[in-house]
Amino acid sequence: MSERAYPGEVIRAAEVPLLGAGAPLMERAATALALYSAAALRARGRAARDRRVAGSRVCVLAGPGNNAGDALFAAASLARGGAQVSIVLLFDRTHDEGLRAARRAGARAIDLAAVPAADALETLRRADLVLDGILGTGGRRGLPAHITGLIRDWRRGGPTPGTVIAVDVPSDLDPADPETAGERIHADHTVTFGGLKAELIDPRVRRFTGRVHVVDIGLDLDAARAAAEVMVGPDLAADFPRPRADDHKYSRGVLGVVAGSATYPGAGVLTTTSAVGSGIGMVRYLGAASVADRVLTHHPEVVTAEGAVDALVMGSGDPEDEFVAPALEAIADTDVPLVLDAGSLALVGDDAAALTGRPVVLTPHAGELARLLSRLLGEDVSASRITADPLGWARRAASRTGHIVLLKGGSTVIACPDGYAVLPESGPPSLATAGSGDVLSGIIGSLLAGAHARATRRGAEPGESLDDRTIARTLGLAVLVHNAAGSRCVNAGQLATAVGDVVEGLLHPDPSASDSPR
Ligand SMILES: NC(=O)C1=CN([C@@H]2O[C@H](COP(=O)(O)OP(=O)(O)OC[C@H]3O[C@@H](n4cnc5c(N)ncnc54)[C@H](O)[C@@H]3O)[C@@H](O)[C@H]2O)[C@@H](O)CC1
Ligand SMILES: [K+]
Repeated sequence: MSERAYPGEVIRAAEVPLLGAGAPLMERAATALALYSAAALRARGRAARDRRVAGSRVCVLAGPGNNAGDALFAAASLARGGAQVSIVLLFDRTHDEGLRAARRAGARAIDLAAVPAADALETLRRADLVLDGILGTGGRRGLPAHITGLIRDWRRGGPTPGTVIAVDVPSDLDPADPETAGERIHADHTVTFGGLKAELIDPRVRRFTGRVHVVDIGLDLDAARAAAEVMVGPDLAADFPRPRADDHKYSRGVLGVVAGSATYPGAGVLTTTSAVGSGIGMVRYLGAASVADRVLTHHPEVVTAEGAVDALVMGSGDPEDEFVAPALEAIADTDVPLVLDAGSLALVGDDAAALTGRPVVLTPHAGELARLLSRLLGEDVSASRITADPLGWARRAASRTGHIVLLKGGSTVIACPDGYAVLPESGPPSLATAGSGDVLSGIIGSLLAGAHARATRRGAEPGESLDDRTIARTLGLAVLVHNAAGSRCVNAGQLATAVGDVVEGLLHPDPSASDSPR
């Protein structure tokens, strides 16, 4: 399920009162780390007899602080289970209690200052499992040269043969410095304690973290201080909005769509197809008459008359200005959310009155964001720079424009003007096809219209206000619907239809698939 990410200092601060009360936080962390380590060792063995902790070789890279403590206590447990544990002491000090526990359990320690570096290197190379306990949340950037040299030599020639687990965080994580990537820990797994650290969610650090596992050690974290939320497929079943028994079409939300043009009529069909498939009260198609005919052929339930809407989505397929302007005019005195895609991104920065006093969502891909930011910042921002750091640029764009930015790509990211981010898990690569973005904007529009209708018509129910975080989370759900539909199709026409199939499954789950007692 979704996981909130917190700045490291928020997690550290939450530990303080518990430590004061004597809570065994390190014991909990080390116990979980030992379990993940044992599972990683078992997963390595090809033959059944090899899938054991006993006899496997474990190497701990031990730093000077509590991060090493976690690693050493976990290693002690593995040693008690029969693993051959070696500890490479990288500093003139380490976590003494952890070191004593590991030694008592039979681990041997190698002091990097006292033995040739080649010995440490050999130990690393022969290990089935390496625990990176060099630095944790107390780490500053930049490791001493003797340590970066050891890591570089160990990694030279490609991926390391042993499984690497980073304890809490990969030590000295620095995504912004590709030059020194070869001198950094590249973990297969990161086992992080207390809460997901915000630095671990940046798409750029994936190659250093590997798969991230969050271990609950009983911290009481304040959700309001989260920096981001990572959303995964199962969130859909849990959080996709369902109609209530007293709902009617208006209370479920009305979406206005201005998409498609004489040049690109298909975008109008794709956007409305995914919009009606997303479980909404009504879709009003407000674009060109020639497109409207095609839309109605596919979806007789779409309304082409003007009228009130709960959200307006516009821009896919470059709709003509003669349809954009009146649609904006019609929402001028409302606070309904506005979604700007493709051609309508040109409205941003124009001081257009319709863009103030309401939530505005921008849905560019990297090329579109590059054009937008180059224009707004007055510097040349290339699409490749954006692709290299999607979260950083989405945050920058949100802060600069004051709008919520959903940056589409292999790792779609959503950023709010205050920096809060939502990161839905990546979808299938088959989503990279013409018209895919049009389908996404229909889903987004639908879900936002529903959210606005609920917020305004049901009064101030808890969690129903349409603040930036709620909108960002709604966008995250839209991306998850898009992902789920993407895994059933090979082109955007199928994709748009598959949205309806996915949502049908959410609204009318197969009772025979339920495991509830009958
Ligand atoms: N506080 C707690 O009770 C808990 C802490 N835990 C673990 O403890 C970690 C934090 O422990 P610490 O605060 O001791 O921090 P670290 O283990 O990151 O180590 C901090 C020490 O490393 C030195 N140092 C930092 N950056 C350096 C650098 N670039 N080069 C050389 N030396 C450097 C610092 O001077 C300090 O002595 C967490 O990441 C987690 O692994 C967990 O056991 C959970 C509970
Ligand atoms: K670490």
